[in-house]
Amino acid sequence: METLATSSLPALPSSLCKLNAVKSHSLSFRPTFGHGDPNLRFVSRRAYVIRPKAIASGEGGFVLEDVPHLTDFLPDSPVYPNPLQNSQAYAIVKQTFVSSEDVVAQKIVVQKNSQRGVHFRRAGPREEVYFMPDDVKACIVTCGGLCPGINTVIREIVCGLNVMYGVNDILGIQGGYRGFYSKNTIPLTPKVVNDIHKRGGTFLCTSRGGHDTVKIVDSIQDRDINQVYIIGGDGTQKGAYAIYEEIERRKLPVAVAGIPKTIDNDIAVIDRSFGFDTAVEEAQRAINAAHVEVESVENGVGIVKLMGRYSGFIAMYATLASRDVDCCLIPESPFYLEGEGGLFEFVEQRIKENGHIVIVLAEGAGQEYVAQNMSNMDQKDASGNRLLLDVGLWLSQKVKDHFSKSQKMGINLKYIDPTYMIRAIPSNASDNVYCTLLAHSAVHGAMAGYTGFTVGPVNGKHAYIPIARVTERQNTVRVTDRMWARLLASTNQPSFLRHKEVMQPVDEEIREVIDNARITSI
Ligand SMILES: Nc1ncnc2c1ncn2[C@@H]1O[C@H](COP(=O)(O)OP(=O)(O)O)[C@@H](O)[C@H]1O
Ligand SMILES: O=P(O)(O)OC[C@H]1O[C@](O)(COP(=O)(O)O)[C@@H](O)[C@@H]1O
Ligand SMILES: [Mg+2]
Repeated sequence: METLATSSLPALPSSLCKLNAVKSHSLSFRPTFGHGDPNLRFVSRRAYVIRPKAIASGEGGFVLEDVPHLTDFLPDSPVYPNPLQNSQAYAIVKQTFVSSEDVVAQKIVVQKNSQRGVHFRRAGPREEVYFMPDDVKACIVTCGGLCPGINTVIREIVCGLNVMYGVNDILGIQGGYRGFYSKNTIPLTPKVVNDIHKRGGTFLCTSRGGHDTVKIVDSIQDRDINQVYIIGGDGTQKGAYAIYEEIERRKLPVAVAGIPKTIDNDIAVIDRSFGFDTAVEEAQRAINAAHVEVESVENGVGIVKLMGRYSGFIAMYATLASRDVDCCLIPESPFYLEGEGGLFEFVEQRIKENGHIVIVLAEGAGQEYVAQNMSNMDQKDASGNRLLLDVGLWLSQKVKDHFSKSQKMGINLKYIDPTYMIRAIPSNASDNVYCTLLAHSAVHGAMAGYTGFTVGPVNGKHAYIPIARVTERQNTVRVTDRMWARLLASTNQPSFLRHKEVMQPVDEEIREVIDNARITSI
């Protein structure tokens, strides 16, 4: 196969922005730090946890937050025509390849005079690739907690590489990051992975901790791996960035692609994480069970605990979907138990009105309260994540104690903890389709020579996002947004904002709202 002459690549339309091609592979927006087109201006972002990537701005406040490319540190990398142009499946597509000028806007609600704001490269197949299919040796690893759909992503990376690009050499790294240096690999073929999307969990197994950048990159180098697909949450993506940096330092022709995974939906920038839809659907079964139980007894109190370490998305969406929930408690919205406007008062009132109450609780809610009664607040898991105290058991006990002490009414309390059941199931149809798109986007990106990137939908369009952007903060429910207001309107629960006992909330913004609420109530 012949290499493409870079001069044959299309010119940048000046209408879009004034950034010119400055690299040998001619990607039109690609900037070089410190030199290049005088119209190029670099914007330094506020403190990243990890090194900031290329950011370039153009006309009308246009900002491109670009992802690294192999040619950034290997400028003479050979380039080849994309084999997809001969693919039967893609033959019918009007525009098989994504143009290097295609970008995805982060902000889509705009006003007439709005600045254009931040954009990311649109994901998808490129006209040129930086790997010959026969030369590709890919590997896949899964890290962190489980989530419905991991197996679908694994399957679709393998099938995408094989069917679309003719790649045959794909390895599965077993047991998370530590598997790079402590376990044997397993060869992955379309046949091996054919049925795995029907199973929950991860076919490759997973782990927390064990990220040793040097050992991992040594293993990548020793095995001649040149494409690394890393499926995992925020911790995993930080690890992926460290691997990319070490690879760049050693100047290895290796592309690193991150596929964001978390059941908590706490990954920033992307619309939602895969498996979340499935989790919300499965949570309905637990909520239904709680509702059936409490409806069938006198003064029934149902408490359902759902996952959500720092963000209450599963609890919020499961509550909104169900309509059987009377109260939803999440880490982002502080609550209190005793006194006027407190949870106990609300429980009593709902039981009097309806004969029962169902409370949905995210595992990270009210941790400060639980900590007052328990001593192991500072324990961490192998990845350094704080181990949570069981707020479900704590709340159940508190509610029981309150009603037995006050002797106002006898209650029948049922506590349901379906947390692991919800994340251990296979993904539903919509998540399966989503996982397929993520996997294919990752494959196209790596084949096109992009590296150190995460894939994901931004306003419905899949994009290549700098890893730093998805790890700089966690996505949390904004109690100042309309979605939380919709939930409050649906459950008619107290907002718990006007009380001196509310403990320090996680978010500064929420603190402000509470302070304002107190001032206006005085
Ligand atoms: N800051 C970090 N730098 C490098 N690796 C990390 C970092 N944080 C977590 N990891 C690694 O990423 C993997 C998964 O992290 P974890 O927090 O358990 O799950 P998740 O990726 O789902 O958030 C673990 O192997 C952990 O060692
Ligand atoms: O018991 P484990 O496997 O450590 O997982 C518990 C945690 O994993 C999660 O499901 C999500 O974790 P990650 O996204 O970090 O993988 C949390 O909701 C939960 O607190
Ligand atoms: Mg995490």
